[in-house]
Amino acid sequence: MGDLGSPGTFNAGTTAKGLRPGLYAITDSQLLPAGKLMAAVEAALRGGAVLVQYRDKKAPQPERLRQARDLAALCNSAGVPLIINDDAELARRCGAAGVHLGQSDSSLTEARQQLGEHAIIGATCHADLALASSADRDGADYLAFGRFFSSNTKPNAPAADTSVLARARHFGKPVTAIGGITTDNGELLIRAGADLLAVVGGLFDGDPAAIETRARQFTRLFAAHHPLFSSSVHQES
Ligand SMILES: Cc1ncc(COP(=O)(O)OP(=O)(O)O)c(N)n1
Ligand SMILES: Cc1nc(C(=O)O)sc1CCOP(=O)(O)O
Ligand SMILES: [Mg+2]
Repeated sequence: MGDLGSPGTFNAGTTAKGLRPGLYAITDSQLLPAGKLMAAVEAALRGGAVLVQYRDKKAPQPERLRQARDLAALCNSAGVPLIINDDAELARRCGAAGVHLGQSDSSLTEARQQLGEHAIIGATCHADLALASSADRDGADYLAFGRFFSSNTKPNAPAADTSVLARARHFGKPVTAIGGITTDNGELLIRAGADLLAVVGGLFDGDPAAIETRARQFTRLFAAHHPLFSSSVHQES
């Protein structure tokens, strides 16, 4: 593994805004219809997810608000930040910890004004360090790179090479990997420099009874391969 202690490493466990290395669980309304959402996220949290994103492009606004509020309460009681995809106003209204913004979403500076200095704002950077540099300057709290593998969730996301992860470390902000990540290929990304593995299908697709186990497997990958990982989650099972 590269020297993750060199410039740029965020001080995991004690870093500002509660960001820690580990599994970043992202919901999907196709895989997790309304009635299944809370139980699925509870299972991911039991398995050690350190960050949760509510991502729903389909539900009408009142339902999105209801679900986001429920998730905010759940994540709050678990001590895990909830991030809302795309929508800073929804993040504000539901009491989430922050928002994730892509290149076609509203600006980071606008979101910062809406949510305040304590909010966690994440930015999609694809495989482009110039985008990362600009997001860094605009105050992003973590930088997301991908897609690393083929993805059923977002098949047309631009492809990324793992080398971008090590190069992104000099920003000194949590480096997030996304796109087709599974318990089988996650180790490669952690070793390449990822602090967070953002996962939809590799966590929530398939048997709902296995979500906690899959989350725990991701958590174990961090315990084994990320130098700054620390966890209060029990590792048995
Ligand atoms: C952690 C994380 N990384 C990247 C994305 C993708 O954001 P975006 O490019 O805006 O695409 P959509 O998710 O909105 O389809 C993300 N959501 N989370
Ligand atoms: C939402 C998203 N953004 C991507 C990017 O590359 O920016 S890839 C992606 C899909 C992530 O879902 P899965 O884990 O099922 O592949
Ligand atoms: Mg978006």
